[in-house]
Amino acid sequence: MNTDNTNTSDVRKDRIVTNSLGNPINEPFATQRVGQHGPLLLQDSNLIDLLAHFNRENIPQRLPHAHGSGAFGYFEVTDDITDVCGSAMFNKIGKKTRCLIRFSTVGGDKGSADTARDPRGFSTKFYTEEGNLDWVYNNTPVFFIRDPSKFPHFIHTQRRNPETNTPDANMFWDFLTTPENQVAIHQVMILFSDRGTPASYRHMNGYSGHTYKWSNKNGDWKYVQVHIITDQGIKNLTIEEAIKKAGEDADFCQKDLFNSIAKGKFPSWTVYIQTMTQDEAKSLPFSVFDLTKVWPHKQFPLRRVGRIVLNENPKNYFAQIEEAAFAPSNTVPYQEPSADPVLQARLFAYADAQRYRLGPNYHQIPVNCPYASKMFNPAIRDGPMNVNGNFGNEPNYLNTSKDYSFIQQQKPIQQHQEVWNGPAIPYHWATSEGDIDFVQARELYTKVLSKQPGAQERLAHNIGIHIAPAADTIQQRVINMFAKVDKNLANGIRKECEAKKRDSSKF
Ligand code: HEM
Repeated sequence: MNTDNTNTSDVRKDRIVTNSLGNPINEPFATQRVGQHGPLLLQDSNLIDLLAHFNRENIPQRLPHAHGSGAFGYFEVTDDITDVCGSAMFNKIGKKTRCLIRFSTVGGDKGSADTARDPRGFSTKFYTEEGNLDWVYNNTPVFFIRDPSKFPHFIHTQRRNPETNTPDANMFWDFLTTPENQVAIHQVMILFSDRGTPASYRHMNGYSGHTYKWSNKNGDWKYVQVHIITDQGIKNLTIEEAIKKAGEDADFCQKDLFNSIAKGKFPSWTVYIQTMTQDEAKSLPFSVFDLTKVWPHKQFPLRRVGRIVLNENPKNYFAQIEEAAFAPSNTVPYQEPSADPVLQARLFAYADAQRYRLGPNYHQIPVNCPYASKMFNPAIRDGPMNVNGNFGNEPNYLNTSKDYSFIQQQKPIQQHQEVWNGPAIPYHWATSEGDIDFVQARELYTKVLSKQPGAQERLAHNIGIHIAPAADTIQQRVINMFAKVDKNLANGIRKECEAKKRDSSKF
């Protein structure tokens, strides 16, 4: 396995052009025919090779997060956190681990515009000596849902209307304003603020959003959230700038990332963690597993861990970015998922999507290979596109007579776990008692956006424009929902919506 994640083992160095089986082609632009102008011959296998492969160039796009860009780099430890996490990647200050980051938008198709209003995906694959670790994060610290059963429904509301085949403001806002879906309010506020249209991938942060469980080598564990803060500073576009860029230069962020790395202007991020004990979690006003909430920084301060630098562009987008497979289930010793139900569902969803999108041996695609750790499990074998030698003549089952090692049996991890009990019931985690789901959204409006000149007005403007094409009844539901955050915001949205409708009626 090459450490640059490209497989060039079967590529000729003499540049003699061949068909896909290595037979030289002397006349690539000639076809075999009867006479000069007669019909083609089926025996022209080079032509068939070319046309047939062309028909199979497309693979299923990711659903969601189809559109994205990526680059390679490294993670470097700057601070000792071995009291929190025993993973080998953190075991020495100055230690570097090679990584790959893919940034993405969520709702759009593969060719859609980089500057669309959307959360941005922020996925990092670390090639560690303990195996590949993926942090599959977004650029927002919270999410729209906290029950995974809502996910496909919510994503569908941003795709095309089945009848009109166009995006539909009614679908989007109908879902979000349904009382039990208003847990999304905090994320919706962020999405429609300036942060919904980042100026580039370099100028935004990444957040785990979810609570994870990290443990040290003594087996003591803490709840952890990860923050990846841009060293370039946050920079966003206004709605007008984002729309203009989408029309003029739809791949603006792809170019920005590629060109800045090509010029040696390597973007970097500082990695921090927040930690929380089980006892502290019990006294929170919300569940530690609620993905719609942030942990207050005063109570849970950021602690620096290291930095990520992106210093290498992919040489081949398809092989290294499109075929990359990130999954929250790809983890290493001492970093565990928590019981957050959205995270638990994600542990299933990604590898399942990749078995469909790339095939069951997707882990053999060079960019996904755990080259820093290597794989050994001869029971995971065969299957379509098995290309790594399939463990040769190793028995196809594990048995006690063979000399295998099981590291985690020698060093058990996390002895003192949470204890769960209760009946197995369908639990409907839709609404909370009282106002708790609106508290952080209100604080964002009154304490954070109020300090950024014009930010409150732009929030109302962005929402007002977005709801203008929706039905009057849906617009009213949106205004009523935002009135629960702040009355001024609701009034601002109403005015902006009316202005947009007056404007649109001129066409
Ligand atoms: C139940 C909830 C969710 C489900 C079922 C889900 C499912 C998926 C699936 C199937 C993909 C495509 C994977 C592929 O084809 O390789 C994907 C991509 C992605 N998801 Fe989620 N997702 C959920 C929630 C989230 C959340 C909460 C976050 C962030 C905190 C997130 C971040 C991402 C990112 C960044 C990608 C793109 C990965 C890449 O760059 O290849 N997702 N999701």
